[in-house]
Amino acid sequence: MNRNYSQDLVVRPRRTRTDAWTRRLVAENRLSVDDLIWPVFLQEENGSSEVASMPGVKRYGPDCLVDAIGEAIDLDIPAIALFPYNNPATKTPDCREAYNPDNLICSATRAIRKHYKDVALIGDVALDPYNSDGHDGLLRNGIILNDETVEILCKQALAQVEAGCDYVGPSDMMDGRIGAIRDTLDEAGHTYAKIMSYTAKYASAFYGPFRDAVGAKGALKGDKKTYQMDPANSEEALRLVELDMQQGADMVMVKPGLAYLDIIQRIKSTFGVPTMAYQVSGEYAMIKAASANGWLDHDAVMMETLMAFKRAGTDAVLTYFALDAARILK
Ligand SMILES: NCc1[nH]cc(CCC(=O)O)c1CC(=O)O
Repeated sequence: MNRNYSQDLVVRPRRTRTDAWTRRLVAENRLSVDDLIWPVFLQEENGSSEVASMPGVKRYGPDCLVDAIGEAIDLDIPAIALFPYNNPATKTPDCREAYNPDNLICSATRAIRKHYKDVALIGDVALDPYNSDGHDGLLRNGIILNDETVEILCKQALAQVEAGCDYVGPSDMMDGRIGAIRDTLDEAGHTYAKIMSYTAKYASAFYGPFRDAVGAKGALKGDKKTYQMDPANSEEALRLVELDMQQGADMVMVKPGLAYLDIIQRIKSTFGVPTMAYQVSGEYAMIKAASANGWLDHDAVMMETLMAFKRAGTDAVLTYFALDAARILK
């Protein structure tokens, strides 16, 4: 049969794109405020301070934290991840501030809990903001000590949960920490405290602005390649998901986000487990810088990237854009 396809098109894919209502009917993915986790930086001093490399992101002191959280709750954001900017004087090689029950995360958690019950609080579990050498684990003679670090992470996680965190988010990439933290929490009776594991966290150059935000940049000697993943690998990410799930992780995280959408998709299609993505500081900074120059449309690019996470199979996105996106979605 001879058909002239240009004049006799039966199937016209553009028919379902002709108008906004049809596009709405056939949209395969939807983004909602339920998909957003807002990362919040804490500081000891009252007031707030700007993070130069992350325009629009602030560190909040005790006197303005509760109001900032209130804003997120008014926008119906379901979860907040807490990260501390610690004064250099509190940083030591043994990282003892990490499990001080009055450290920034624990006191912020208690303060927020006094005012708000219905928002998930996620404590960040890793040693870098407390470590005088800026690493996520204890360092001895240039070596990161895995098992000794895990012992401290357990104490840190327990302190956060006892202060009122609903979730702990181990972002340190030590081996075996998920099982050890699960045991510690269970033994203390916190059977329902959840673990959002940073399972596939890559040794990425996209974290630069975050290290400014938590004041870890100056301190860090060397790189994190002996514990964070090699960007060349994806099979390894699947093995790590399997291990973390066996050890009791409730959800897994891929980090950074946009450059690792293939990892998200593989994890989701292989395991079907709750899969989170972290749109990290460098991803945020790139969009901010380009739109400040008038080179990109800020809101359009922001929403397009968030939709890309959904399309790849993400259940929720930890993003510095959470409030901006929630305002648009409302
Ligand atoms: N525990 C470290 C940690 N937790 C979150 C981020 C990065 C987040 C971001 O870039 O937004 C990092 C950076 C690092 O590994 O150095």
